[in-house]
Amino acid sequence: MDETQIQFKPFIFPSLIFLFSLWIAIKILFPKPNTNKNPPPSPPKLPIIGNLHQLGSLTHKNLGSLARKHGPIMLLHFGSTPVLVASSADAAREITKTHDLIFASRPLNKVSRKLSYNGRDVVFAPYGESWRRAKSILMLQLLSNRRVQSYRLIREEETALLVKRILECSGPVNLSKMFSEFTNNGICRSAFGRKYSESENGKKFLDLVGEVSEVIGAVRAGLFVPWLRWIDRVSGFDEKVDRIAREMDEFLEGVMRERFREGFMERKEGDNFLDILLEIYSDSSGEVSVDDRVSIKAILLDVFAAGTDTTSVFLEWAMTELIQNPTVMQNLQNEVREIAKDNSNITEYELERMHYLKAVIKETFRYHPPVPLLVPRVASKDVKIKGYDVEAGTVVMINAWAIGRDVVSWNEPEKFKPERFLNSSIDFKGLNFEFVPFGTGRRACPGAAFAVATIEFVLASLVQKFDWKLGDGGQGENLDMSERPGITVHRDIPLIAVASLSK
Ligand code: HEM
Repeated sequence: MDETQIQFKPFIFPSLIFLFSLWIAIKILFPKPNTNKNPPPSPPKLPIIGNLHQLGSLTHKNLGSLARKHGPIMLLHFGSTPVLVASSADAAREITKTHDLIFASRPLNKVSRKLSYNGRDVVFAPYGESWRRAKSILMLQLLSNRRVQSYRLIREEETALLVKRILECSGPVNLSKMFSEFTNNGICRSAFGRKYSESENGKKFLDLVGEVSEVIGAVRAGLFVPWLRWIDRVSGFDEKVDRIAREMDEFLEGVMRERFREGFMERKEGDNFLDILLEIYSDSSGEVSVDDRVSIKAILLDVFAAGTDTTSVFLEWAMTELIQNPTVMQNLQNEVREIAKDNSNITEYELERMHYLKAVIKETFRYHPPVPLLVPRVASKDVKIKGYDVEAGTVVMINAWAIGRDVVSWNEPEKFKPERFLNSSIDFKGLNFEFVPFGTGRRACPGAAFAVATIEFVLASLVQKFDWKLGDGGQGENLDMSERPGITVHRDIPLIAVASLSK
């Protein structure tokens, strides 16, 4: 997801001065009784904007620095919204295990509301019956282990196409761009049974998916300071969100109508998300009610918004680390080439035996969690966390990036060392709270197995077939490692590398 911006324009400052004076007057005239007996430690905040000025653009890093000063449980204020930030394995355990039910809902704002069909999806749905049904469809029907296996052909064909495109490049390869197209095409085929990237309409859809991520990730002053909401109207932001929601809906409706015309009941392919969903929601005559069509569209939108960027960001960082650490690359190539030889289609059985590959993947997830602050949750009632009082309505952020680099849990956390995961049972399945790239508890990611199956296959293929070096002839250790702000954290500049066929 792209730019995270707080859009302060010059003409806001007179209003801020007025609001500041008003705030002081209210504080003096109506002092609020301190009902919070033992609030978590808080960094000092400013009137009106609270701690917003301390977030910077790379929020996970700045929150990590604040946590080193104020502790693994901190209470911040984003404007008027209280936000609890958890930065240790212990704190994450208490929130997502001990009190999982209290933190089972997400905060909905006007953007997530519009782009989730008013919380009818899974990612933003409030905890309740509708979320439970949609999530169990995702877990049991669309993304179960059996289903993930059945998408193997798509993984193989799309990886073969990626390899072919790399072979066709005589010079440097823009891996960031290729990974983005690769994951979009893979998800498109799993979701709709076909690729839309070739048609005009399909290209527009892929742009829309990018725009969804961008507007959901945009941290704006109006999001947290109710008085500044007018900025979103004046700047055209609200209009942009309305357009994205409308165009996305038109595209998904169009795909569904196409499937009805083709007679989805008669088709026996049935292994794509849309056909499975139509089968679940249709009545005996093959009709799907307007209400159920909304549920289908909301789930499909989630799959694209949550599944594409996350996977391509991961691949970008994994290849970055491999190119930057030649010894790790060499170890991985030795393992893959020894097990798979020059077999052009690496088998599941071979992947199972590639322990160093699995360690490289885990280490990349620890070092570069694609969604460093997970997806926020909200406290549904007052609760004590590590002895501190947390009030109902407090938003909760779990800093997976800081947890993955916490010296309490990790030895030499600032080093990229896949070996730490060899002979270790630590996994990202939600039981090890020091390692939570997919979240934990009932709101954890249902797409982990789907994503990891793709990642293992494509990474193994890329290091089996090619030797890699930097595009500009530079050394790996000089590689620019800057991050681009957003809810998923990309490299700031694309990864450009040169591939040569392995001997
Ligand atoms: C490398 C790839 C991925 C990463 C790192 C990732 C990460 C995450 C994270 C951190 C969350 C929030 C968890 C929490 O709040 O505790 C999440 C939720 C979610 N993810 Fe993923 N994800 C990935 C791939 C996918 C894929 C491929 C899909 C679907 C095809 C998917 C669908 C979802 C959904 C639907 C949710 C919301 C779950 C809920 O709120 O109950 N994700 N993901």
